[in-house]
Amino acid sequence: MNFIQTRGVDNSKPEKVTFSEAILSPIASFGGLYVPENLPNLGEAFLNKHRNSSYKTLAKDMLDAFAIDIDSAVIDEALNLYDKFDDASNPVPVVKVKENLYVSELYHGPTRAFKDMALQPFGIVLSSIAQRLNENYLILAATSGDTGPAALETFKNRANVKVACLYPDGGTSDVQRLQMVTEDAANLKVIGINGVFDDAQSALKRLLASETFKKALQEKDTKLSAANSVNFGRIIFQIIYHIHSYLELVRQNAISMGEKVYLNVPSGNFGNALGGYYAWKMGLPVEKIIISSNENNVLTRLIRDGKYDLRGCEVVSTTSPAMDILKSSNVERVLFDLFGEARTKELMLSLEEKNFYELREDELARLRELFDADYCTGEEGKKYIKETFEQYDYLMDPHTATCMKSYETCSKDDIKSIIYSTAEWTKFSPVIANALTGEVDTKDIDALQSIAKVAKLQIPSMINELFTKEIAQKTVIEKEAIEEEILKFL
Ligand SMILES: N[C@@H](CCOP(=O)(O)O)C(=O)O
Repeated sequence: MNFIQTRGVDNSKPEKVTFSEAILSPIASFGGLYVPENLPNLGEAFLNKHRNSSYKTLAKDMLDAFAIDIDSAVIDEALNLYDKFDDASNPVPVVKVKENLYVSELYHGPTRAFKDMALQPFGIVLSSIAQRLNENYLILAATSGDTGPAALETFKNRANVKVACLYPDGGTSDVQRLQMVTEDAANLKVIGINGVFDDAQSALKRLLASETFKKALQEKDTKLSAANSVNFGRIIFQIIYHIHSYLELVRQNAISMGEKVYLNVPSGNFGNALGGYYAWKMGLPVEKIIISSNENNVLTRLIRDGKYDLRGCEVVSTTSPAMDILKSSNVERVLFDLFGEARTKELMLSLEEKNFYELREDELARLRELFDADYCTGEEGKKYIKETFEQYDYLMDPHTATCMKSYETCSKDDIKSIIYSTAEWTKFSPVIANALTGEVDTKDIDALQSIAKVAKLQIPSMINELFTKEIAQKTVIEKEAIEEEILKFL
C-alpha cells in the first residue's frame, strides 16, 4: 500500500511513498502528514474470522491487510514484544465495570501507558529498516509524559538509532519524569525544556521540516525521523486494539457480532482516537467515537462548535498532564479524510497563521456524524475516580476518568461503551491518593503506598525501582536552544 499527503504535493517529495518511506521521513509536503491511499475494508468477515484469535494473530492479519513493505519476520519479531506484557496471552484486558461500561486497559506494557502498544513494535520496525539500509537515524520524540518513556524504552541500545526526547520540565507527573531522566543508555538523550508540550511538539515539527537541520545531521551521517503519532508507523499499531476490544466484548457475550458500540477515548494528540476512526472506516461497528478531554478542551469545542480556536488560549496544568495539549496533531488526518487535501491545507495553514479555523455548517455536520465530545475538570475527575472505586471496585487514572463525564453526557444507556484506559494508576499516584483518601501534597512514593494499601494492589517493580535509580539525564534548557542541544548530543 502507498501513502499520500494530507496537504497535497509541493514537489519536494514524491506524490506517493511506501510505508517505510513514510515512517523514515514522516512530514509530508507543506508540513502535512502521510495517510494510507486506501484503507483495507475488513468488514464482518474479518471480525468473524478473528472472533477467537489472540491479539498477535489479529494484529498480524490486520497488518497484512495493509500490505506494507516490511518483512514478515520483522513484523513477527515486533509483535512478539507483546509477550512481555503482564499477560502474554492477553496484552489488552477488557474489563467490565458495570452493565454497559467496559474499560480496555492499554497500559500493561513496560512503561505502564498505552504508548507501549504502538511504540514497542514500532521500535523494532524502524530500527530494522535503518539496519537494512545501513543508515543511522535520529528519532525525535516530544512528550507530555507517556510517549517519552515508551520511546526511550523501545529504542534503548538499538542499533542505528539515537533518540532525543523533549519534555516540558514541570509539565509531567513525577513518575513520568523519573521514567525518562533515569534512562542512561548511550543512544538516548532526554531534554527538559522551559515551556509546555506544544513548544516541544512545535520544535519537533519545525526540525522535521528543516532542510538546514537535516543538512547538519547529514554531516554526522544521520537521518531524521520521529516517534510521535505524526508518524503513521505509530498509528497503524493503534488501530489493532480497537478491533481487539470490540472482539473482547463479543467474546464476553456483552454484544452480538455487528452490534454498535461507543469508543470513548481520552484525547490529546488524537492518535488513539484516529486509530478508532480508521478501525470504523475498515468496518468496525461503531455508534460514535467520543472524545474526552481535560480543561484544555480545544477538541470538545471543535467537535461541538466546529471552531479550532487557540486565540488567547494558554495551556493549563491539569491533573491529567499527558492531555495538556492545544495543538492536536492527528485531527489533520480526519480533516483530510472528510474534506480532502485542498481544504485540509487551507484549514491547517489558517491554524498555523491565525491560531484559528472554523468548519462550515455542512462540514461540522459530517464530523459530528461519528464524533461527539465533552471535557472533565480535575475536581470532577477525582470524584469519578473515587465513585468508580467505591461503587465498582475499579481503579482508574485521571486520564481515563475524563471519559466518565462524557460517558454520562454523550452516550445512550442501551449501547455499550468501551473506555480506553491510557495509563496505570501508578503514574499519577498523588492525584489518585487525593481522590481516594483526601490526602494532599503527597510525594509519589508515599501516595503509591497508600493507594496500594487502600486498593490492595501491588506497585509494579519497574515503578518502585525508579525512586532509587540514579538521575542520568539532567539537561533542562530554554526552548530556543533545542536544536543546538540535539546537535551536541550526536
Ligand atoms: N500525550 C502524549 C503526547 C504525544 O502524543 P503522540 O501520540 O503524538 O506521541 C504524551 O504523553 O507524550
